[in-house]
Amino acid sequence: MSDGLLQTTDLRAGYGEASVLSGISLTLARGATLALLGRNGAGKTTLVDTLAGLTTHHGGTIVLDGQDITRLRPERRAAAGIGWVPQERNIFRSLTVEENLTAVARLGRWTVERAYELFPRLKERRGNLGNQLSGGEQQMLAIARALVLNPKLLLLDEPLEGLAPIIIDELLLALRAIVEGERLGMIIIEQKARHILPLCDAAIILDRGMAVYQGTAKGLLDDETALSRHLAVER
Ligand SMILES: Nc1ncnc2c1ncn2[C@@H]1O[C@H](COP(=O)(O)OP(=O)(O)OP(=O)(O)O)[C@@H](O)[C@H]1O
Repeated sequence: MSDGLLQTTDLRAGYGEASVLSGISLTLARGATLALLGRNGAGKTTLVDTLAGLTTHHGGTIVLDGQDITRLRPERRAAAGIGWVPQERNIFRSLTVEENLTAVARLGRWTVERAYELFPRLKERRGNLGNQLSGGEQQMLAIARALVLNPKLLLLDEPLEGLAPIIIDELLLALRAIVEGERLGMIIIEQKARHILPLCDAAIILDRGMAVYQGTAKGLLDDETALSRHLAVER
């Protein structure tokens, strides 16, 4: 087996009969991070949700770590190693931080203690309920929950959205630590390309459900033309 962690081939998907993704082929190496970029409505969330098994499959394949997961239901994909942090941060608001983590933790490298090392704020708030946390803390908890499930591939849908700049810096540092320390794969949806590209190895830009740019993150960061042609004002 090569070092490939994720491979999609001509992946087509949508909602019922409505087609959104029209043929996405991408490869993500083990330990690599992919920035998933594109304007509003380009299909970014649909792609990540399709990897998590939440859309209607229209064609093509998804292979994770050598296993064809195309036809698996979402819970089976989670068991196969897909970790998913949706935009709405799915934490249990009526449970404490600690309960949120222990309720889902699975044996592996990422323990609750290790998640606390990554996010010391969560340790300080371990007895607080989910609904008593700030937006940034909720995002940290959502990421920590996904990590203690010990996924092979972590999918993050706009993790920085709506957060104060100081929290964004804290989260970016934590994400960088995950990327550098683990052989985990990560796909991060982000509107602000310049925030996320320095963290990433590869980048893909979607437009109307198609990949209009695929290459290295560094290459895109240096490519003013591609950035301004395909992405919205804030970069
Ligand atoms: N539940 C749904 N049912 C039908 N169509 C949907 C649904 N969710 C999204 N779409 C459509 O799919 C297309 C892609 O949307 P998607 O949310 O994937 O884009 P996006 O790139 O994530 O945008 P944003 O940055 O605004 O979140 C849009 O045309 C959208 O209207």
